[in-house]
Formats: sequence, C-alpha cells, structure tokens
Amino acid sequence: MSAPSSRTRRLRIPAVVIALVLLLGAGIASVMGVRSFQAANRSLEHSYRVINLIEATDAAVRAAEANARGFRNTNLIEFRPGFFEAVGRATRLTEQLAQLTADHPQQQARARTLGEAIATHLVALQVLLDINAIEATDAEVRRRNASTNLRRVAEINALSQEMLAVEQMLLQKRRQRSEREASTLVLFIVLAMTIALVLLGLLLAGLARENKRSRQLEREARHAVSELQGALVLRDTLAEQRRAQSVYAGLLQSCQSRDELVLLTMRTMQDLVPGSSGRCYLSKSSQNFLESAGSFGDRVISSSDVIMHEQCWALRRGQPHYTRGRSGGLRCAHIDDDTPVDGISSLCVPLVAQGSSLGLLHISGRTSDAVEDNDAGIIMSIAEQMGMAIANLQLRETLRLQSIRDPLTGLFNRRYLEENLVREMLRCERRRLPLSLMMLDVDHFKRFNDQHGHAAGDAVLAHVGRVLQSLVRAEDLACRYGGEEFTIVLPETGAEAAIQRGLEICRAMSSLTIRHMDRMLGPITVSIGIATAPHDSADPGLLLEIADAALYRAKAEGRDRVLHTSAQA
Ligand SMILES: Nc1nc2c(ncn2[C@@H]2O[C@H](COP(=O)(O)OP(=O)(O)OP(=O)(O)O)[C@@H](O)[C@H]2O)c(=O)[nH]1
Repeated sequence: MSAPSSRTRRLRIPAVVIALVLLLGAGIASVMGVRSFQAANRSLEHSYRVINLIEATDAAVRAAEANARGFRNTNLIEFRPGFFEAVGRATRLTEQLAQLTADHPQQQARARTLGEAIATHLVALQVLLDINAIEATDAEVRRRNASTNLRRVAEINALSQEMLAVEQMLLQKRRQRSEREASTLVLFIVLAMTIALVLLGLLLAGLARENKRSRQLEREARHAVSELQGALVLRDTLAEQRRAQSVYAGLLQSCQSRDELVLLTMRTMQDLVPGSSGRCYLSKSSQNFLESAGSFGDRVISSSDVIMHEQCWALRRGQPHYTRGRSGGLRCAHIDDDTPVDGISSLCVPLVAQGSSLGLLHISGRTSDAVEDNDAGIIMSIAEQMGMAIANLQLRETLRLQSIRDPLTGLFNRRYLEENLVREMLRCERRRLPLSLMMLDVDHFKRFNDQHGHAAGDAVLAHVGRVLQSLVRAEDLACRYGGEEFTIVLPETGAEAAIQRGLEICRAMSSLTIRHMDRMLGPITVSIGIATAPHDSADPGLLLEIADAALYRAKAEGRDRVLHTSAQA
C-alpha cells in the first residue's frame, strides 16, 4: 500500500512541472500565434496594397492616355486638366510603389523600371497635347512615335503584369505559410493543453485518492484512539476492581459474623458491579433451604426470600448458572414469574467451600450494563472468596463453641462460666441489681452409673443439660461445672426468684423419663444450692464456694431439695 503511493508522490512534482511547462508553452505559443497572425496580416495587407498600387498606377496611366487621346481627337480643352491630373497621380503612385516594395529588392527594381517606363510614356503622351507640334511632324516620325508608344505601353503592361504575378505569388506564399504556422500552432496548443490537462487530471485524481485515503486513515486513527481510551478506561476499571477485591479479601479475614460478612460482600458488589442488583442467600445448617441474608442495588428482578435447593439450577449443578434475556438459558424457579425477561441478565453462583454448599449469590441487571463477562468473572471470584470466608467463619464458630461448650450437654463449660460470672456480677453491681448463682448436682449418680452403665449416665447428663437449657432465660448462663455438677448464673435475680426457679428445676427433673437403649431410666432427682450477690458475697470465687456449700448442705439434709444460704426451700 505504501510503495505505490510513495512512487506516485515522487512522480507528482515532475508531473506538475511538465503540466505547468506545457501550459506555459501553450500560452507562449498562443501569444506567438497571435503575433505571427498579426505579422501575416500585415504582409498580406502589404501585398494587397502593392497590388492595389499597381492597379491604381495602371488605371492612372490609362486615364492619362484616355485624356490625351480625347484631347487630340476632339481638341476640346476640357481633356487637358484630366490629363495632367492623371499624369501627376501616375507619377505619385509609381513613387509610392517603389517605396512600398522596399522589402523586396527585385520587386522594387521592377517598380522603378515600371516607374521609369510610365514616366517616359507620360512624357510621350504629353506630346499629343501639342497639336501644332504633332501636325508639324511628318507622317514617318508620327508613325515611329506611335510605334514606340505602343511598344512602351506593351512594356508597361508586361511589367505591371509581372509585378502583379510576383505579388500574387508572394501573397499566396504568405497565406500558405500563415496557414501552416497556424495549423502547427493549433496542433501544439491542443497537444500541450491535452497533455497538461491529462496530467493535471491524473494529479487531481491522485490527490483525491490520497485525500480519501487520508480521511480513511484519520477515521482509523480516531477509532484507534477511542479504542485506546476505552482500553485505558478498562485498565483503570480493572485496576480499581482489583484494588476493591483486595480490600474485600483483607476485610473478609476480619469479619466476626455472617451478618458482617454479608454486609461487606453486598457493599463490595455494589461498588464492583454498580449497574446491577443482587441478593445473598445462606444455607440453614442441616436444612434444605436458603434464606435471604442481604441484598444490594435497585432490584430489576424479583427472587423469593427463601429458596429451596432444587429451585436453583446453580445449586443443583454446583456451578454458576447464567441467563440472558428471553432466549439465553433457563430461568431458575426462585425468580418470580411476573418479573420482566427481555433485556435482563441474571447470574446465580453457588457459595461453596470444601465441597459443601453454603449459600448462593444471585445477581441481575439490564443486559446492556450488567453481568457481562468481566462482571461475571468478578462475581464468581467474590463468590469463591465469600464461600471460603463463610466456611472459615463456621469453623471458627465451631471451634469457639467447642472451646466454651460442653460437648455432652451442650451447656457452657466451666471456663466460660468463670470468665462470664465476673462480668455479669460487675454489670449487676453497677446497676445495683442482685445476681443469684445456683449449684446443681444429680443425686446418687454414682449408683446410677453403677446400675445402668456409664453410657446411660451420659444420656441422663445430656437430658439434664437440655432441661436446664429449656428452663433458664436467654440471659441466664447454664453451665456444666464438672462431672454431674451444674451451675446456673441468674443475673438480675434475687434469692426468692432463684429459689422458685430451683424448685421448678427439681420438679422438672423428678418428672423426667429418659429412654436409653430401649430401657426407661430414672427417675432422677437433683440437689440445688443457691447464693445471691451482693448479699452473700460480691466476689465471684466466694459466691461459688457459698453456693457449693449450700449444695453440700442440701445433700446432707436428704437431697432432692433447694437450699439457699439465707433461706431453705
Ligand atoms: N456417666 C458419667 N458419669 C460421670 C461423669 N462425670 C462424673 N461421673 C460419675 O459421677 C459420679 C459422682 O459420684 P459422687 O461424686 O460420689 O456422688 P453421687 O454418687 O452423685 O452421690 P451424691 O452426689 O452424694 O448424691 C462418679 O461415679 C463419677 O464417675 C460423666 O461424665 N459421665
């Protein structure tokens, strides 16, 4: 593409020079032609003037002859002036003829000869006017004179004719030369103009082609610039998205709860895919449905708050499921039927970690501005990180529960009790409210173990744990203190209320029927010792000891009872 255009460009200057030279040549030729035409006209005019002079001279000589003869024949005096006027005219004309033919020496020589002959002839004619002299002349002399006159007239005629013929010939030659020159000139001008016009036409065509090519290149350059700008914007967007993802990954590690994690994810999604909206569903442990845990954006598609596992293609297949408009894939059953289809894209991405399904990210948006390829990549990356974060959170929660819960009864363990008893006592003390502490021990548990076996004993302890959990308030702390001994912290509870609660527990335990290995166990009874702060002590360790002492006394007094340091039930 570049080689021909550069060759054309190289030829352009010589072509312009040639075209200009040809046009200049045509111009000069035109001027020269006009001048040559003028010169030819002048020489033609000159020839015509010479011819006219010859004919006028001849006419003047004839007029002189006619007047001379008229006078001699009629003797009328009127012929004399005409004669002399004709003689004078003939003499002037012969002189003019000699001057006019100065450009042609031979013609001038003829003109002079003719002038001399005419002059001689006119002198001879003048003799005719002198009648007396003629009559005095004898007949022989007159006859000789007449013969001489005739010869001179013939000579004058011959000279005139010769001059006329020569002038006609010159006229003819000049005319032919003028025509030849004119034809050559016209041919040259036509050729020069044609070549110049062809060259200029070719140049203009080349320029037009180049102009078109330049415009095309300009368009391509503009397109390339806009593509580059688009690429730069995309690069910036991707960099911003990478930065947001890295911030998200960092913050994920610090999330303390699923709610926090969902909130963070929704905000991040809002930033990363601003044109879309979405929801996050989390699985309920050991249940076959997912609940909406958070959302972002203005919803363009309506999806159920609770979805069954089988309602979502992504959950069923364990991989992302993408739909685009009416014809772009099957919609999941959790999307409401009456939501618009055309121009809407949606993407369901399962939240998976270590092979187990933890939830679902459902993103939707208008096809033009959301859930495109890049967005889908981001959403899947976010879903992957979120899945792992949820799994980590669950693991942490499990470990935390394991560290504070007793695995057999599900109640808090002794370490948790000791940590939280101090806090609860301080809180109640600040608010000037009482706090009761209950120590509970299963009666004759050794005997029970011995009769039914250790596994049956474990089953009883697990049941006791469940009963205690069901009988305490949410703010109470039910703990397994160790072995078959339990502790319940009752914040904001005075001695009376604590004793009532203890009695309820005793009744619930004695009516407990436990089935283990197809055998009915029980009934069981429990003994309970209670101490209340700040009445008994404001010190957690001491309060425990006082409650334990009350329990010891309850055992000593016959078991299956509740005993408070300050009162007995
Ligand atoms: N099955 C089972 N037994 C336990 C567990 N922890 C402690 N024990 C048993 O509980 C019994 C406690 O017996 P003791 O402390 O002598 O008291 P008791 O037999 O309950 O008699 P009193 O408390 O005086 O009514 C022991 O035999 C322990 O082995 C446990 O986790 N599971």
